[in-house]
Amino acid sequence: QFPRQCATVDALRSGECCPDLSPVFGPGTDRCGSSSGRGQCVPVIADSRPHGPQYMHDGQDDREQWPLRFFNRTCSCNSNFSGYDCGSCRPGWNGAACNQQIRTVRRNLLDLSAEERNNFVSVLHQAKTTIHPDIVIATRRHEEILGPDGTTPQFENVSIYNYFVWSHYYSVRKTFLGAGQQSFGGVDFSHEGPAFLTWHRYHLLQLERDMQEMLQDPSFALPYWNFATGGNTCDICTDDLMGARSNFDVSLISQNSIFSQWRVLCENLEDYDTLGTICNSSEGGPIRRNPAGNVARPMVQRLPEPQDVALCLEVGLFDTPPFYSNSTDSFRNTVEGYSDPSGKYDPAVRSLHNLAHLFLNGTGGQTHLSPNDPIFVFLHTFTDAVFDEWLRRHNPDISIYPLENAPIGHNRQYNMVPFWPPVTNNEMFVTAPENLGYSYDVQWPSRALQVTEIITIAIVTALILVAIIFAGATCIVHARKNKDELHQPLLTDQYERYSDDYDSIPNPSQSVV
Ligand SMILES: O=C(O)c1cc2cc(O)c(O)cc2[nH]1
Repeated sequence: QFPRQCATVDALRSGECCPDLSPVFGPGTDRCGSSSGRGQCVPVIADSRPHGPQYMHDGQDDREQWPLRFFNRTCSCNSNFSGYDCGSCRPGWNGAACNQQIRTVRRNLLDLSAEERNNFVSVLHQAKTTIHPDIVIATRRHEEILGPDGTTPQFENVSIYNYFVWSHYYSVRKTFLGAGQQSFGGVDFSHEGPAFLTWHRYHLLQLERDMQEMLQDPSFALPYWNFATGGNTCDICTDDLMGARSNFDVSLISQNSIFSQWRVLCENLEDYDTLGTICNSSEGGPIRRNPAGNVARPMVQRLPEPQDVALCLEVGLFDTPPFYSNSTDSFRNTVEGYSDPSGKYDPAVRSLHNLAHLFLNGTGGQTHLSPNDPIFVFLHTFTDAVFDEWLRRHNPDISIYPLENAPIGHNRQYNMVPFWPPVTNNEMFVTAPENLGYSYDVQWPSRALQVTEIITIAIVTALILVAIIFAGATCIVHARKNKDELHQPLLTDQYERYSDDYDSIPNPSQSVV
């Protein structure tokens, strides 16, 4: 959420978060790396266009007009420099001067070799256990952020992976309306609206970047899970990847997997909603996962079909009014999984991304907890791959993304909550290889024909065959007729010739004088 340097009474009171990149000449001398031309401290821009009608508690949530409740000045970085102090590079750029272009490749988890799988699992575990070097999380709402005495900022350290978990929780948490009042749950800054795809894209980029820095390896890339197998098993739930099922409890992970030791963040929903507190970095119970095991909902016992991906890629409009979870003919609502795969909204449907979450049936199926299960990362890289393929195929203009009246958090120019420095949805609505420095190594299924299309093709083929047969028959009749007509003059000629000849034969009955 915020850089450690800004979690101070002074920074919070001044509203300015512009850390020194290298304070060699004393504090405040190199804010945003200004001495080396990397950036400068500027006012935060938070778009104020109206959001949709789903949220009616304006003024009561710290996430409105993000991040103005906390800070109104931030670093703005020049050229390819980036980050909270302009000390890093924009995605896709590398090197001391951020002038070397790089392109990483996100691969199918199942294509990793045994050694790559092993490495990857240990790197994830390293992220789960390494304190984030730069970022701390708020554990109280802004109203209480300076603590009971007004001088104790309520922030905590968090591990790199747990920051990923916490950011998702913070974006979906209910709005606290006061002690004794029901918190408002009809708000979600990262789901059920156009920002679903842009928000989750940035969320993954940030984790990938944090892991690259942890490893000092700019080529590190997150793999993906192609969940559209149509099966009823989780093919990545093996001990060399995300962990097999425990033999002792169907909803736990096998002890042969390191993930059986992971503990979950943000479990105490009851406290957050009734006391108005915020999830902190304390961990609770183990990850629960029981793929295909939801006996009460047979619909979520199978994963999406490959055809579902092919179909959703054909939905032409990015999003449609009301830009919510009941939008129809919307690519976003289809890949998110509230519409059937061809785009038609149906309140009973759960498809694609939503279906993959619900199939996991446990920690990974609850929005406030889901990133605690590492499968979340790979489920979302695949969803992002579908988004990128859609952008490549349809090449949409940015004007297709709503500027206003989308649910709160989802307008095009809104800053995504709770990221810092501020980043808008707009900035993630671009093709990844050209603009963000990564691509996917993936084969897309081609679409099978639908019944109506098969019937149309059969009718057209039958008509063509009838036409060919008719034309053939007509030709034969004509040919016969022509043949007959050709024979006729020959006979006449001959007849005439013979008649001439006959005429020339002297008639014996005529007397020759
Ligand atoms: O019920 C759903 O459709 C559903 C559950 C769930 C969990 C999750 O973490 C998501 O990100 C989305 C989601 N949808």
